[in-house]
Amino acid sequence: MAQREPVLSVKSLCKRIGGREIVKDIQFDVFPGEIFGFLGPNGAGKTTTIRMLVGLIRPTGGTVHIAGHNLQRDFLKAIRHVGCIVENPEMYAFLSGRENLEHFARMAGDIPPERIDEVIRLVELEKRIDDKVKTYSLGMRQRLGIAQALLGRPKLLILDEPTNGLDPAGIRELRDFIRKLARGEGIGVFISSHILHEVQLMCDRVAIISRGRLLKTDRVDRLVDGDSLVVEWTLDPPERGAELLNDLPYVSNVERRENHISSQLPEERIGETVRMMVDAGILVSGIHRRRKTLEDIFLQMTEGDPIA
Ligand SMILES: Nc1ncnc2c1ncn2[C@@H]1O[C@H](COP(=O)(O)OP(=O)(O)OP(=O)(O)O)[C@@H](O)[C@H]1O
Repeated sequence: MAQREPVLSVKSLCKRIGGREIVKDIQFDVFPGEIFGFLGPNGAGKTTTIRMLVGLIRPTGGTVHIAGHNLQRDFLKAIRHVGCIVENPEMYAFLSGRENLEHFARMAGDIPPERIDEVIRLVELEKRIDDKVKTYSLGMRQRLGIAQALLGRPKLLILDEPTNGLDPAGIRELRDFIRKLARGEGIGVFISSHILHEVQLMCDRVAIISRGRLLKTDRVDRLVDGDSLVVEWTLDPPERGAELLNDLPYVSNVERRENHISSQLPEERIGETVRMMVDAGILVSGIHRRRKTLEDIFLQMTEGDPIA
């Protein structure tokens, strides 16, 4: 994937508003066919970044290239490759899905009629497309919004919090569908979200931002499949157990929770750690081990900043 030309390339992006740096030196690339998650706690600068990506506000520094075109210099050439849903898609509830798409195609100007049928197929709304939008579920409205965004054959799809308000079944449907869209059509998908579990399941790579700065960009599988596991201990006395864990150089993120102590350590060192506890007279009455989740990594990096 990395050899291909990025469909979105962001370099040293900055935004200063009223003397305050809201976005500081952010960079990342999104490649065709990949789903890229943009994660950050409340007020991290996600919306400001997205607004710059779609040309709604001007950066105070840095560049945005879309499909090779400089967004600031060649706005129209760049923006024609973007489909986006930045807020909830506005649809006419009293019209059918098809009538809505026909309306948006007319407004866009150069959309051939057969493209409307294509996007309906892509978002799998064939069966309901002639029903009025007011009878659609929220998930179907989202898909219709995406169909609209796809009318102009974008190379890049930008979705701001796409799972907002959807129920678990709707979220799963949207996830499967976005994956198909990226894989099948080779579209690069940029998704901002605060639902970490969703991002972990949906995205190939993520950028984590906090206070306007990029903390990390990496593949989701690489982030969550590191050597360490999260181990939750039930120990007696818990204070001494936590102290012992804190003293071990290979153990990190030791935290007292209500009735257990959470920590991260390499799988192969769990056995010797248990032995040390026992030797130190600490009763080990429970060990629960699990893989790290994106949420563990995110909270670690953003030091518990509130999630948006
Ligand atoms: N026009 C503006 N003038 C002053 N401050 C602004 C402006 N726009 C955004 N900010 C500030 O910049 C910071 C980042 O805002 P932004 O909306 O980009 O964050 P976010 O990551 O999208 O958060 P959320 O998920 O809560 O929307 C916030 O502290 C916000 O108050």
